[in-house]
Amino acid sequence: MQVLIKKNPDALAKAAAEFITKQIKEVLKKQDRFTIALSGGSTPKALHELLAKSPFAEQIPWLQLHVFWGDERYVPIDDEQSNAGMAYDTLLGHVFTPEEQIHVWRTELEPEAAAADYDRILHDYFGDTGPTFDLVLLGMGDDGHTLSLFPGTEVVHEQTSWTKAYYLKQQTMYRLTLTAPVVNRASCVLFLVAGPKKAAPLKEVLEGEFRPDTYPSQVIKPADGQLIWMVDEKAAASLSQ
Ligand SMILES: O=C(O)[C@H](O)[C@@H](O)[C@H](O)[C@H](O)COP(=O)(O)O
Repeated sequence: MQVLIKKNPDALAKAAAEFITKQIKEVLKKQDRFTIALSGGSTPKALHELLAKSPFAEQIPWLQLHVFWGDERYVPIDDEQSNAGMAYDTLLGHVFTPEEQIHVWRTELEPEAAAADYDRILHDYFGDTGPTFDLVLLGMGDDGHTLSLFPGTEVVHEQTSWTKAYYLKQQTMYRLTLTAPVVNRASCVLFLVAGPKKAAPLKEVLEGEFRPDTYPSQVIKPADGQLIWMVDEKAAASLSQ
């Protein structure tokens, strides 16, 4: 695992854009498609906006990208809380990735059916042995959640299903999510974490005891892939290194 500390959220977004661009180019030397899972939240917005413009936009072979989402809120895509909606507004609406290579969670279905639909999409795309994303982008909430794996929820421990839908009481909303075993098969997982509210949970996640019911982000540990935490100085403030 690597922890990379950047001065502020702008520097974090720039470093992430540089890393992702390089990773895409490297991987595409060996294969003809690059699979990425995006996240939601506020931190990736600045990253998306950078990727959509010069000097990054012209370096990325958008036609070879296959886009997925690690999790989704159960709202229509035009709702301001939609992770896919945010990604279209800030990135996908501005680049040339073909629509059929962009795999959104279908929130027009019932929650369970939307999770089953995404499971089918993953089986069709990756085959039955399981998804192997080239890159999974993740964020961490102030409460230590990642994906839609929230503290105290059973889905944190899910080992069998690739996708789950469940009602998250504290947000009075259904959430749709990939499970940890799927993400842990990725070649690279990049967490982007910024701001002072992340300092305490980040310390616990990275340096505390293993308590996934309290800090679900701890269950993300790629088996063979790279794990990188890119964090800004405010989020890193309590780390001991
Ligand atoms: O849909 C979501 O809520 C996310 O995918 C989630 O896991 C997010 O990454 C964190 O909540 C961090 O969000 P911020 O970047 O806004 O802190």
